[in-house]
Amino acid sequence: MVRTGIGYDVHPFAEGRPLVLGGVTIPHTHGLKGHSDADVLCHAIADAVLGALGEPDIGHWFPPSDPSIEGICSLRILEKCAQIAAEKGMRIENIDASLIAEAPRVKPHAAAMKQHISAALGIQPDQVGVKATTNERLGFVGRGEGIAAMAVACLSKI
Ligand SMILES: Nc1ccn([C@@H]2O[C@H](COP(=O)(O)O)[C@@H](O)[C@H]2O)c(=O)n1
Ligand SMILES: C[C@@]1(CO)OP(=O)(O)OP(=O)(O)OC[C@H]1O
Repeated sequence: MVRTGIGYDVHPFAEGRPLVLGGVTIPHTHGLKGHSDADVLCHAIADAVLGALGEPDIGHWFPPSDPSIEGICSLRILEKCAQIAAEKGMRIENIDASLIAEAPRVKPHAAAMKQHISAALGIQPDQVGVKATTNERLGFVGRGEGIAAMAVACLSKI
């Protein structure tokens, strides 16, 4: 049995925050705003995995109202998703994800992101796709107001 899931997330830029994408801290003028580390890429991947499992979304497992997870590293969220998958007898076959951002350039950091994401999910780096595109200066992403991410996950029965 093979199951697929889809995830999407957006976070606005904010001053004075580190920019964390796929578990990698990237030098940039702004970071992303959030109750967690605001790692928009990990959040989209988490929802894709949870969706494939038929589980409630990230906010169910990590409520924005929970003060104990303020600033949580989103790689820990991916670890939890992998744990839920294993408990349900499901194996993560592959993840594919895209970041939509005018800046910064993602490509130089994609390999490191794949390393961090795959380690958190308990899979190999070549089972994770991390891609990026600009929004051709259109809309909120195009105006540099934030970053969006989308992801799909494919899981199979062990
Ligand atoms: N934040 C980004 C956006 C894009 N890239 C890389 O540039 C290529 C071209 O992007 P277009 O939006 O002009 O199609 C894209 O394929 C990525 O390799 C990037 O690294 N970071
Ligand atoms: C993990 C959480 C926890 O507050 O992170 P946030 O930084 O609030 O990010 P968002 O993608 O808006 O929602 C997911 C939340 O559950």
